[in-house]
Formats: sequence, structure tokens, C-alpha cells
Amino acid sequence: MKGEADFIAALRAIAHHPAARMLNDDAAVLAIGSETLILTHDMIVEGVHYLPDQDPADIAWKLVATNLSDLAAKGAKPVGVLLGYMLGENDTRFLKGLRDILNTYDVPLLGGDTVSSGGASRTLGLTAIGTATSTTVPSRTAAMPGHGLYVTGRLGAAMMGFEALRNHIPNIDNTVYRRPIPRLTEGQALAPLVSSMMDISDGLLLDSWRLATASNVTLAIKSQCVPIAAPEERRYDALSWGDDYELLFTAASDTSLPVPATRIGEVKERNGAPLLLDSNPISDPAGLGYTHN
Ligand SMILES: Nc1ncnc2c1ncn2[C@@H]1O[C@H](COP(=O)(O)OP(=O)(O)OP(=O)(O)O)[C@@H](O)[C@H]1O
Ligand SMILES: Cc1ncc(C[n+]2csc(CCOP(=O)(O)O)c2C)c(N)n1
Ligand SMILES: [Mg+2]
Repeated sequence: MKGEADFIAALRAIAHHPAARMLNDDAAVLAIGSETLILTHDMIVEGVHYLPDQDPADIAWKLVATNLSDLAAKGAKPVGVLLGYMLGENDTRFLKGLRDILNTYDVPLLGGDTVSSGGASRTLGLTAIGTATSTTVPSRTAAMPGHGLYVTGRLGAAMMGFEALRNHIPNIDNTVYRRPIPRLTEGQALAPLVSSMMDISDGLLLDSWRLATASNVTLAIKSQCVPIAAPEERRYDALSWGDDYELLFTAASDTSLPVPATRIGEVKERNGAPLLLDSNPISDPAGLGYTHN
């Protein structure tokens, strides 16, 4: 076994509950009585997800935003969060950023746990709980041949911001990298209309590959159609670096979309590779996006 994908594949043998959606989705979908809870947990690690000298207020924002983004992908309304905190050098700034994002999205802090690092690399976790807002909670497994493939926003802004922040380049906006915007209102508006939906955290191409694999379809993507927030010569990087937290979804071509989104390709019956990038078949996910090894 090696790396994230193999470990999750092994976990599938343990996660039998239908709410786990075979670990093929952004979040668990747990029906309780007449309510459907949406549950997700994401971690961030110093030096892996954020730069060691970043303002802790931004780290708090990103930790909550990345989790709310997974709720957004299921069209969920946030109910609350639980924080797994490792004490650091400026906990007051962390609390400031935490208050900022929880107030912005009107999300209560419900609890959590606090530890000291003992010298280990700083790692923070968050569990986000939401409720479904549409009767069918969008999945990654129901993309339908004939439907269009769409993405919200522009990709590559986080990559550009990260590079500017790391290399101390002024005049390049790094807000999207530091403080991503979870697409909660967009996700809720889209949920009743889409055939499948997920958020893009690890890069458009890798996450499209996951969507195609989960739905057993081929996604044909036209790279030139993807709106990017990076120089043209960085187009492939913008499609594979990750951290943009936009929504990727499939919908019937005649759907009147309630939010701005760009059609970047189409869903086809599976024929060979899960991805066709500018007509080139791609059947190996290596190099398509970010993975933990
Ligand atoms: N350690 C783990 N234990 C149980 N389930 C896990 C674990 N790691 C990942 N999963 C599950 O595997 C699936 C895919 O996880 P993944 O982290 O790729 O999705 P994601 O949260 O949408 O992505 P990202 O972490 O990039 O935001 C999800 O259902 C997730 O809950
Ligand atoms: C300092 C620093 N170096 C590199 C990156 C790039 N990066 C790390 S994890 C990830 C995907 C989301 O993670 P996960 O899949 O764990 O949710 C991306 C794009 C970064 N954000 N910060
Ligand atoms: Mg996700």
C-alpha cells in the first residue's frame, strides 16, 4: 500500500454503511428520521497546506472554508463545526480568523478538542455538519451521458497566490490561496438541478477523473474552455494544482443554471479512458492533481 488513494481504497472494505457512500464522495450522507445530515472532516498540515509563516487567522479561515466547500458540493446548509486544535504561537490570531469565517457564514462552533504539538508538525482538523437542502443529495456517481460538464469560477488563482506569497511577490493577489470562498449558496442553488457534483480541491483534472471513475463515464474536457486566473502558458498547471474550491458538476444541456458557471466539456458513455482531454484519452491519474504520498 502506498499513499492516499491506496489507503482510502483499503478503508472501503471497512466503510460498509450506506451513509459513507463507499468513500466515493466529498461527505457522508446520513438520513436520520426526516432529516439528512451531511458530515465531512478535513485536516490541514503546516508546510503542506499552508506556509509556516502565514497569519494564523488565515489558517483558521482555510480550515473552515475547505470543510464548508465539501458541504457546498452536496448542496448542504451548515449546522455547525467541531475543531481539532493544536496550540501554536499565536492562538489569538487563530481565534480572530475562526470568528471571522464562522460569522461570515453564520456557522456555530459546537465543540472540539485541544492538544499541544509535542514538537510534531502542526496539524489541525475540523468536522463540519450540515443538513441537505434538496431531496436528492448530489453525488459523484450519477453523471449522465449526454449531460454537460460545468465549473464555477476561474482556476489557478490559488496557485498564483501561493507562488506570490511564497516568493514574496507583491501585486499578485493571494487572497484565494489564503482565504478560499466556499460556494455554499451556489451549491444549494445547483443541488436540485445537477446529475452529479463535487468540489475541486485537488485540481480540476484529478477531480474530474474521480467523478468519471465514480460514475463509470468518460468526461471529455476542452482545456481551452476552462476559465483560468493564470497566464496562458500555465494553463495545465491551473487545471491540476488544486486549492481552488470551485464546484464541478454535470447537468442536462437545457438546464437553466441559477449561478454563473462555464461549460467545459461533456459526459460520454464510458469508452476506454475516464478522461478525454482535448480528445486525448487519459487513463492514469498520475500528474493530474494533488495527492498525499
Ligand atoms: N482516514 C479516513 N477515514 C475514513 N474515510 C476517509 C479517510 N480519508 C478519506 N476518507 C473518505 O474518502 C473519500 C474521499 O476523500 P477525499 O479526502 O479525497 O475527499 P474530499 O474531502 O472531497 O477531498 P479533499 O480532502 O481534497 O477536500 C471521502 O468519502 C472521505 O470521507
Ligand atoms: C505550503 C503549500 N504547499 C503546497 C500546497 C498545495 N496543496 C497542498 S494540499 C492541496 C490540495 C488539497 O489538500 P487535501 O487533498 O488534503 O484536502 C494543495 C493544492 C499548499 N496548499 N500549501
Ligand atoms: Mg471535496
